[in-house]
Parts: sequence; structure tokens; C-alpha cells
Amino acid sequence: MASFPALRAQYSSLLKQFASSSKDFAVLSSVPERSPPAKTLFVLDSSFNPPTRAHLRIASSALQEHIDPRSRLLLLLATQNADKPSKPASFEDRLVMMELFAHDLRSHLATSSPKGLNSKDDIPAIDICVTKKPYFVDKATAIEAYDCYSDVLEQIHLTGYDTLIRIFNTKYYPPEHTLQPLASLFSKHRLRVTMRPSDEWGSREDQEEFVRSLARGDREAEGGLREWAQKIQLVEGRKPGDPSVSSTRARDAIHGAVEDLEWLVPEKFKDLHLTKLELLFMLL
Ligand SMILES: Nc1ncnc2c1ncn2[C@@H]1O[C@H](COP(=O)(O)OP(=O)(O)OP(=O)(O)O)[C@@H](O)[C@H]1O
Ligand SMILES: NC(=O)c1ccc[n+]([C@@H]2O[C@H](COP(=O)(O)O)[C@@H](O)[C@H]2O)c1
Repeated sequence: MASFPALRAQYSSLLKQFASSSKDFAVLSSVPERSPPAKTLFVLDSSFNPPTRAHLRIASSALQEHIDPRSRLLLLLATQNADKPSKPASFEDRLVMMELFAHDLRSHLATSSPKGLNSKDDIPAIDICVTKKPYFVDKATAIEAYDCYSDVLEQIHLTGYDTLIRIFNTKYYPPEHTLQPLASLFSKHRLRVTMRPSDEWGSREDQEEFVRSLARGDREAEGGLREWAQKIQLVEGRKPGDPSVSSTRARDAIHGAVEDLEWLVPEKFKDLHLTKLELLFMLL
């Protein structure tokens, strides 16, 4: 793998090209560089600010459930967020971290996938991608339009429960403010949602009830079809008693409990000299 400054310069230049293009979506690099065409795309959209062990668990559990070399994982960085102002100066650092994360994830899959993995070639390839679209429905359309994914049958978007709630918030869909725009997402694609029990987002039972309520037709007055519930797979997140992992917590650890990074961020980050890691995080 190239050095940190070389990777940063490479992503900086690719980002500039993307920003000045009319494209809504681009693949900036792939790990490995060459791989067979994909049938199923798993999409992990995140700020990667920084990537955490929760992102690692979300992606690895999805890929392990469907070990297939024709699956591909997209690590997707949105240069525009639905709610937060963008901080362009740090995007190249996030892309470098996404690449480190991709290598880490593939190593993790190679050592922890019990069945179906006969060789390294069976591990799904990972694309490092960017989009200008903040909403999932538009991200999915932009990905569909990408030439290299013309054989793709389905996208499976990997989100946490807090993001599911926001996908179903009509405030994001002006001018009618209904859920109707989500029809194009659910007609072709799926969501695999990791539960995130907390005081803010409710218990596991509350989170399951959200999907049951959709299945009962409770959102039909807003344009949300009951059959969409079949396209939403809810999966366990952290075990009861495990500490909650988030990018916010990793950013906070930099300024205090640096040792917590051990369990907050993936393995590969430890290969960097700590001062470089700190520097990287300071830039976030
Ligand atoms: N611990 C977690 N459990 C379940 N889902 C998670 C977890 N961490 C992140 N996700 C999900 O992964 C996706 C990308 O995460 P995101 O970049 O927003 O991370 P985050 O840790 O929530 O970030 P931040 O703390 O900066 O708000 C989102 O859909 C989010 O819900
Ligand atoms: N309705 C939607 O599709 C919707 C709503 C809120 C956030 N998002 C996106 O979810 C992703 C995660 O957002 P946060 O980084 O704010 O957790 C971002 O790409 C954001 O733009 C999408």
C-alpha cells in the first residue's frame, strides 16, 4: 500500500476532478484493483469521520451472511450531508481512512468467515466511492446509473437504526413531504439495518415495532407502503453490556482517553504511528 502522504495526494486530486465534474457518483479506487462484475452491491454510506469498529461489524456481518465473490461492498462518502454543513478540507483524510478500513475489513473476512470462503478471490471486492447526493433514494439512483455496475441486480444499503428513522422522516422530501419518493428505492433495493438501542433511539423492542408498524400499514397515509417492511432486515447490533461505539466517541477519545481507540477504531489504524494517527484525527 502507498504511504499516507502519497494516498492523501492521490485522493485529493481525484476529489478535485469529481467536484468539478457533473457526476453525482464516482468510484475513486478499488481493493483489489481488478475483480469480477458484481451482482449484489452492499453500500455502507457514512461520514467515515473516522471509520469505527461498529462500521466494521455492520459491513462484515452483512458480507459474511452472503459470502459470494459476486458481491461487492461500496464504502460511500457523501460530500453533502442531509443535515450537517460539509467540511471539504478533511475529505481526503476520510478517503485514506476508508482505504485502510477496506484492507482491514478484507483481512477480518479472511480470518473470521467460517464457511464458503475457499480462497482470497472469494472475498468481496471493496470500492471507495463518493457521491454528491445526501438522500438514500438519490444515492441509489446515482449508483444504478454507473456503467461498471450494469450487471447489478440489487443494492443492499447498510444503515443503523438512527438512519432508518431519518429515511422515513417526511421533512426530507419537499414539496409534498410524503414518503412516496422512497418507492424507487424499495422497488429494487433493500435496507439491512443494525439496531442501535439507546436512550435516544429506544429499546430493541421499540426499534422492531417501527418496522412492524410500517408492515401494518400505519404509514400509508403518508405514502409509505406496507410491503416495504419486507425489504427492511433488522439485525442485532452491540450485545447488551458492550460499550456503544460511534465516530463521535472516537473523535472525543483523541482529546482524552486515547487508549479507548483500541476498541473504537479498526486494527489497521494501529499500524500507523500514534502521532500520525492523532494528526489524522485532528484534521477531522
Ligand atoms: N454503533 C452503531 N450501531 C448501529 N449502527 C451504526 C453504529 N455506528 C454507525 N452506525 C450506522 O452506520 C452508518 C454510518 O454511520 P455514521 O458515519 O453516521 O457513524 P456515527 O458513528 O453515527 O457518526 P457520528 O458519531 O459522527 O454521528 C449510519 O447509518 C449509522 O446509523
Ligand atoms: N432521508 C434520507 O435519505 C437521509 C436523511 C438523513 C441523513 N441521510 C444521510 O445519512 C448519512 C448519515 O448521516 P449522518 O452522518 O448525519 O449520521 C448521510 O449520508 C446523510 O446525508 C439521509
